[in-house]
Amino acid sequence: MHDAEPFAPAEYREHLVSLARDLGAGPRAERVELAAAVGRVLAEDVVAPADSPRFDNSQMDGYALNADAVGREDRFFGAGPVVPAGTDPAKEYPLGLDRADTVCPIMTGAKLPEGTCAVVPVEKCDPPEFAALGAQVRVPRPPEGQFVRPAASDLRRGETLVSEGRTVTPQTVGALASQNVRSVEVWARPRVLICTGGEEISQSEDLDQAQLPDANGPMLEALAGHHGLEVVQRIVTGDDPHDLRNRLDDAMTRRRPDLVVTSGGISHGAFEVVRQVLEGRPRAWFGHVAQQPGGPQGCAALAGVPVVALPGNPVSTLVSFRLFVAPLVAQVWGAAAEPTVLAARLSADVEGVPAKTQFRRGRLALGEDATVSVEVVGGAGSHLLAQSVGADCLIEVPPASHLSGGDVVSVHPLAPHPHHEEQT
Ligand SMILES: Nc1nc2c(c(=O)[nH]1)N[C@H]1C(S)=C(S)[C@@H](COP(=O)(O)OP(=O)(O)OC[C@H]3O[C@@H](n4cnc5c(N)ncnc54)[C@H](O)[C@@H]3O)O[C@H]1N2
Ligand code: MOO
Repeated sequence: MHDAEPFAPAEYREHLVSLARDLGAGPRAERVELAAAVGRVLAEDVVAPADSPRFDNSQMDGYALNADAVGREDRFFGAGPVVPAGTDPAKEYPLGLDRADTVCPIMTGAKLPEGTCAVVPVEKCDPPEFAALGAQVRVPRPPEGQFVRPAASDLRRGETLVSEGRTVTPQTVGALASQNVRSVEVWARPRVLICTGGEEISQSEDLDQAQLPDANGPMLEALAGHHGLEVVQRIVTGDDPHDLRNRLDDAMTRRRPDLVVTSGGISHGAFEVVRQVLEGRPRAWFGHVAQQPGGPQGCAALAGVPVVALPGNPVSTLVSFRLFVAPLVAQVWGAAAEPTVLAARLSADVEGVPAKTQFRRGRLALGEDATVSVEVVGGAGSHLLAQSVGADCLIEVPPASHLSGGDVVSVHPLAPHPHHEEQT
């Protein structure tokens, strides 16, 4: 197909998902050590093998009392043997707390003796530090259950600790480690081959007059890492289709990628190397998506693997990776969370363009009234990559719209975990 009716952005997203699925692409689980699991998406529900906490324990350094001691009028007690954290209280208290006139000095986190009804912090007692074995101590009356952390009050054995599809966060790692879980099944990262270039792109530090360094290759590698892909190789091509064809065929055989992402060489120039190599391949499509930037797009199958051919202007590459490749990775391979779309209020007026959805670079802020606002960052042009550096989202501006400050727009956060640095 050649320059057919343009796709709407959402339609093209679906088209790429269908292409990949038709070619047999899909999720694959792999087991990784817990330390390597952060940021990965779980391929299994992890069920708690034990109660959390594993046993009733003390929330304070203090004295444990049984129910009779809690209710007793006389608030003077003898101090029993100490229970440090990590020791079994049954050693010193084989019958549990069986006396109304004795309290058990216990440390934070220590397993409580059987029969504990409450804990009183040591500094509330007299003397306000731990008394020696057998010494007298005055312990005020606590409410029942005070400072007792019951077994399973966080999570019960057999309950789901974390579900398939959730991204492993640092606190997930901590919770899994606390359950002695050492490894987890996650969705494998699809292996991606990245191809950028054009004759004007040089890898040399010494550039000729009309040459440029490769911005898109390193940027795509960074985007890939951010959105759940594993980069297996990068190719920087010139304008010779024969050479690119050979290099792609070689990389497909040797590196066996699950996905190919290219940038540049797809529009109407005389040297559209990517388009020349891919046109005529199965499922090849080159045309337009009704958006700016990122209008020209292409896709195809190469050695049974989906190829997403992004436009070469650097901001077009950035925008189309975020809008098309990131959701593809999430939906087809499950290897990253589906990128979110948020609603935010524009901080100033924005004009759209006719017949195309425009994606402006933007920056989110949380106002004092708790509304999320977004301001446009940099110009609209697709070569303005340096002006995009301060952006953390894309602002969706509908075709032919005249938006005013305060209007609600859809925004597409750029990073999966947006962070907001202090503005200088
Ligand atoms: N006659 C037409 N010309 C163009 C059209 C059109 O519809 N008709 N569309 C324009 C739009 S919009 C875009 S976007 C680009 C897409 O073209 P390509 O994908 O073929 O990209 P290139 O021509 O290869 O490069 C475009 C631009 O980006 C620079 N570039 C490319 N690769 C890199 C890289 N790795 N690092 C840094 N910069 C890169 C390149 O030098 C060009 O300036 O087509 C328009 N033209
Ligand atoms: O679509 Mo192009 O990406 O406007 O520059």
